[in-house]
Amino acid sequence: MSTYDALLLVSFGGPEGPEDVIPFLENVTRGRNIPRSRLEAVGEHYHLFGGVSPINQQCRDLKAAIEADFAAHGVGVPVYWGNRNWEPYLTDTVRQMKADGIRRAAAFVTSAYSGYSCCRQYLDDIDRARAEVPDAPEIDKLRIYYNHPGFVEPFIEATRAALDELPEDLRDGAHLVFSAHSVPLAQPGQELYTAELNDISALVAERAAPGHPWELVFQSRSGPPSQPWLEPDIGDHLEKLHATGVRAVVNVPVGFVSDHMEVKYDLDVEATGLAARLGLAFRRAATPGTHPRFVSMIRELFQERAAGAPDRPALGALGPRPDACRADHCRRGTA
Ligand SMILES: CC1=C(CCC(=O)O)c2cc3nc(cc4[nH]c(cc5[nH]c(cc1n2)c(C)c5CCC(=O)O)c(CCC(=O)O)c4C)C(CCC(=O)O)=C3C
Ligand SMILES: [Fe+2]
Repeated sequence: MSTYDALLLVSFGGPEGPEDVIPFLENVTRGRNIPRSRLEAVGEHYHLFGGVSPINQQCRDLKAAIEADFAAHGVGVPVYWGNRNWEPYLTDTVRQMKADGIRRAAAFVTSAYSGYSCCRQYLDDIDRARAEVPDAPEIDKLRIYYNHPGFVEPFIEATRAALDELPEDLRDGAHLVFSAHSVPLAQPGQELYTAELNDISALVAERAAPGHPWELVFQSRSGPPSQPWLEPDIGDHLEKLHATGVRAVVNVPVGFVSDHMEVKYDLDVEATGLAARLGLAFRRAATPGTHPRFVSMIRELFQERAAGAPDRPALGALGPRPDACRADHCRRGTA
């Protein structure tokens, strides 16, 4: 039945020791207009954690969980893993797949949304890796899954759990602050990325905490100040909430698939520290990570695509994304 003989997990990559930090940051920012001062600051975030990004171990754990889930459900294909910015590099993985006789693979990317950073850039990575390997296997990227029940449900559960951790007398008045990585306003697909983020935020708010006010904010901005990026920034927003008398916040990082550095530093160190200084009760909800529902979603997406299944589960208002990204949403821009 299956038209695919492998699943390929594609991710961002991260440093695994202090000596990797600068080469990794150079890989990430090559050809991009990121100020040197920002790079040095971000390098310090990694050094706080011994120069080790959590993202690689999270990918190893996810790969192991997918393998176990595939085995338990009789899906007899191997799972490979390759990154954009660090070892195992995607090109090396594609070379290994070719050597192993893989002809056609489905790719699952650790980013759930549309737009250039989340989708097109990974498609370009796959194209580039394939171009470097003679007679490379075909690789189809699985559809955007930000609104798949397997991505949304773990966030609903995590939001409820975080709300329950707030002091009881503050819980009723708590705001939900959804957060995602900022991108330049000029980035292709930015409008769809924002629409998808609003869609899932409304859905999670309604299911997890009906009646609580919620807002979508952005984090981890990095370009020069002259360049407009998506706003508001989470820090400015927390200050504004505090100034208007809000006393408790649950932060839901819907823009991310696992608790990598953008979550561990920008939220658990920076935003959490700011909230403490303001005297704002603050809890951060967990990301899907290796949640069993998230892992089973990956199998469902793989099987759906292999079978060309017409039933494509999706929650929210926007409907399931097509298998092939529409060029006008995710194409590389010149701006
Ligand atoms: C939308 C988006 C996601 C979510 C989708 C997805 O998950 O892919 C994401 C994820 C991630 N971003 C990450 C790390 C970095 N991103 C940077 C820079 C940038 N990110 C951008 C956007 C995004 N990034 C953009 C527009 C830039 C500017 C430069 C450029 O246009 O490329 C920089 C350079 C320094 C800085 O400026 O911060 C670093 C180190 C890590 C790894 C974390 C770890 O190590 O655990 C992850 C998962
Ligand atoms: Fe990033």
